[in-house]
Amino acid sequence: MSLSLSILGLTFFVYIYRLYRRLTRTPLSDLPGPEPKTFVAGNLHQFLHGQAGEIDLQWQAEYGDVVKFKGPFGQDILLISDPKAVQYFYHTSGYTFPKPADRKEINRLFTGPGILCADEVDHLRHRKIISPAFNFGVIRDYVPVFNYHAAKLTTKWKESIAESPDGQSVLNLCNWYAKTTLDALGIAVFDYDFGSLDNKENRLGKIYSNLCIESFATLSRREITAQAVTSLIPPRILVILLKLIPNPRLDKLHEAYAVGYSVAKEMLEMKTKEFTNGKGTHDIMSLLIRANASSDQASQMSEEEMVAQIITILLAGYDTSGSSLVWASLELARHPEVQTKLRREIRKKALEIQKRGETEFSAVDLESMPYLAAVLKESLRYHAVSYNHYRESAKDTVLPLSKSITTRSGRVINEIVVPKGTKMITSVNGYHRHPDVFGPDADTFNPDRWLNNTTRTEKQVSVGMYGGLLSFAGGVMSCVGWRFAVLEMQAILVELVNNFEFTLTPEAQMVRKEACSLLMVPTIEGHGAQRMLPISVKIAPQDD
Ligand code: HEM
Repeated sequence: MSLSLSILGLTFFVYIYRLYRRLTRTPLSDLPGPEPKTFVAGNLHQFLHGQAGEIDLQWQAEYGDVVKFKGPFGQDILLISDPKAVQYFYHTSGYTFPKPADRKEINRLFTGPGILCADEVDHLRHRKIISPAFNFGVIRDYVPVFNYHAAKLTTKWKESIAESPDGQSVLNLCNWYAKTTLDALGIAVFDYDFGSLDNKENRLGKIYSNLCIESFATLSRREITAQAVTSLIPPRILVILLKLIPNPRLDKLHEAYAVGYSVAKEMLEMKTKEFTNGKGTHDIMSLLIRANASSDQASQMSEEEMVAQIITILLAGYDTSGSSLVWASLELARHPEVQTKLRREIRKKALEIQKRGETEFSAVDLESMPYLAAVLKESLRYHAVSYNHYRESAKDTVLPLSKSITTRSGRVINEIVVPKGTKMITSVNGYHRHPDVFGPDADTFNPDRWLNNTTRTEKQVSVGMYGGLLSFAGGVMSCVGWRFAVLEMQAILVELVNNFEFTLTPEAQMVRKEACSLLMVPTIEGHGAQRMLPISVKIAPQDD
């Protein structure tokens, strides 16, 4: 009896399994990739656990440059690092690959109806008004603002070093850079002093400082499964549920939105009043208000959209630059010879500036320093803080490939037919560490690759705006503020490397690349979910 029951049970199990395989078969089923771990969450536990971009490289080595893995309930997801596919994805395709609806709803939760959750028509309208305010011609005038805040940071660090008995200070760079980039953004974009370097009580800085860790980092298995289940819910219902479900991570997002909203509304009212009184100042927000007022009525952004853009710029514009500077400083501490070479270039340029009777680096000076550009590009390549970009195909399309793929059934293919609605993720790490693009040493930090170009092969394709990198994404939804970020990071690096020497601390050797959904932030092994990178800082030698 028990034997026949076991056989019956086994037959039933095999039948259900076969049915599941048949039901979940799609045109993409033949592509190489890992076997799903569970039906509900597919491979999501593997994909979302671990450090940012870690699994990408593992799967890339095992399955190739296009990996098919399973999302919730048998859904196919493509993880892409093939150079030609990546180029098609961002550039040739225009709006063929918009952001998935569920991600837009999450974005809407903490920005409101801004550019990060706009559909094609609205997105075009938003960009038309926002983009001109971020042109190089506009941004270069903000270099004095970046210089000013970098110098203020220098003063703070010198005070801290002066107080220490051994002439060096261990500083958590995450806090310092976040304060500096928030203050610089406040002045350049809104003519508003957050005063965080002066430790002014600052609601926004306080709530945003650990937001991505508290809302998105170290997801438990249960949370990942819950995320998989919610992906079945239609976005319109999801947005209501996300507001109602009691959950500490969501509560944090709602709280951040409430604070961001009140700060942004206050700023918009202040700036609009200045504009209507004919007192518009020379900040990016004033340019935006002017551009909005002078565009035809149908293309104008509503007040709610303007508030949402302010929140977006606040969120997208300081933490990204601050975190990128943290990773760049870590590499400088790991490579003293790079620091010395960079310091020499900075001091040579400073002498040139002095000879022409000036004291400050201008945008042209910053842009004419090849080693500075090389260090920054290499750091953005090696540590892309925005490590995965989520998209979905809006129609059936064909993805071209640089290298052919052998499918599970042994077919050799040079392109992939992608059905409408397929979820796709670009692996920024997979692309940035690709030997066909960056040479056989793509896995090492080597700024010199940008100077001599010898390590890059002829197969290299350019995708992003800065160094062909994906750090700022590419195409129609690329980063609006990339020039702002590049000039700001250059100005801060010049000031700091000229004045200070960075060295590793024992904790910095235990750094983790914490995956926080939108952003990769440093934490230290064994110190919990705290954003930190302690680096030892002392006055730089004068004779370098
Ligand atoms: C190192 C610093 C920065 C990095 C790495 C970065 C990266 C990115 C990336 C990857 C995207 C596209 C996200 C996606 O498609 O899913 C993006 C979008 C955006 N970024 Fe940045 N960003 C940085 C700095 C800035 C700054 C300084 C600003 C403004 C002051 C800014 C404003 C924006 C805006 C408004 C968007 C939305 C663009 C759109 O949807 O059309 N970013 N950024």
